Amino acid sequence: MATSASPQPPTPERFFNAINAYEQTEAMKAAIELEIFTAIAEGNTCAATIAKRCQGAERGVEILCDYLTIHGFLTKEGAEYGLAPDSAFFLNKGSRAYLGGAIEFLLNPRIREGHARLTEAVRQGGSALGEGALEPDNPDWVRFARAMMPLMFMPAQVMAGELAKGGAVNKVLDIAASHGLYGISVAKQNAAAHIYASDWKNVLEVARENAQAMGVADRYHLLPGSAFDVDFGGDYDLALVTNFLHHFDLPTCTAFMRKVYASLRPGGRAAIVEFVPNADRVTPPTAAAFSLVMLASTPAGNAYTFQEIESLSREAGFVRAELAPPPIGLGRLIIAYR
Ligand SMILES: Nc1ncnc2c1ncn2[C@@H]1O[C@H](CSCC[C@H]([NH3+])C(=O)O)[C@@H](O)[C@H]1O
Repeated sequence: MATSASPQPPTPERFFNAINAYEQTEAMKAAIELEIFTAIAEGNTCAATIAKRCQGAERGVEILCDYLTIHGFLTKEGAEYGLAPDSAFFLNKGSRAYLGGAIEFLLNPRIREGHARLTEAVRQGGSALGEGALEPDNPDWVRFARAMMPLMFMPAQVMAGELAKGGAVNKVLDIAASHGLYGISVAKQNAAAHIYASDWKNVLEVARENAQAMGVADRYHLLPGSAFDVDFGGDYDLALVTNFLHHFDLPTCTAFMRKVYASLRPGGRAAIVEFVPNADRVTPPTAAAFSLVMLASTPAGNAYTFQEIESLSREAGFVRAELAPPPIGLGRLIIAYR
């Protein structure tokens, strides 16, 4: 039987929602800064008690909490607010998975400026900020390393678990190590493994602190400077290339993966973690929409499909590449074999 969806009358609602989307940004930022979610987790459930705990005005807190309820972050029964499950897990400061600090990176002025100048970026096909995120020793990456770290614990562990299925590793290169968690998770899985971390010098300070705090400092080595220029050395069993390739165009990624290939021992593996859209480039939404972030903040970066990553890996010399089944946070793991 033919099914024809009854035509919906045109509505300006989607347009208004898009134009006003910054209101959600600001409401979330305010709620995190005021610790609204934490206050509710602690048992303050009506506007008056939340306001007292958060040092806000009752009127302001009530309007903000209603708005957060409209958008699914809170629940409301009568005058009592509660936390939606995601909010309880990620937005309560008392939770081990607290992510609120990520706004220090995600909403930093430079990133916002890149998006505020999107019309220019679209006209010229790259960030209106010139080199943008790719400026050497860019302090925003230190902010990323500190602010985004809580978001990376789980994905790093899932990745390390998946890679462990391919056997033990002794010498590991962690490219764009940042907070260091990906390499450190592999070090935790492999008691003999030495990790060589590449990133800008200022950023590696954060990785070094974390390696120390997590008990692997004696097996942790730093390779400061641009990953394109620095001598990685060789004979690695495993190279981690996590959330790095999307900053560059495909020819640059291919040339870079040639360098990674050369650093591996025969039989070694490269573990590429990326936002991976489907071939249609519009699904799944979060991975596919990441392309816009790269348009706003880099000269030529993009989110690459599995086919693109597989093909550039082969061009770089790898014999094959496979997409590992489990999601790695919001991204995917592609293992390329030398
Ligand atoms: N040319 C470069 N050489 C080395 N590191 C770089 C370069 N350009 C950007 N980066 C680093 O690349 C990282 C991108 S963010 C990804 C960090 C981490 N691998 C993760 O998945 O969470 C930042 O730490 C930047 O400092």
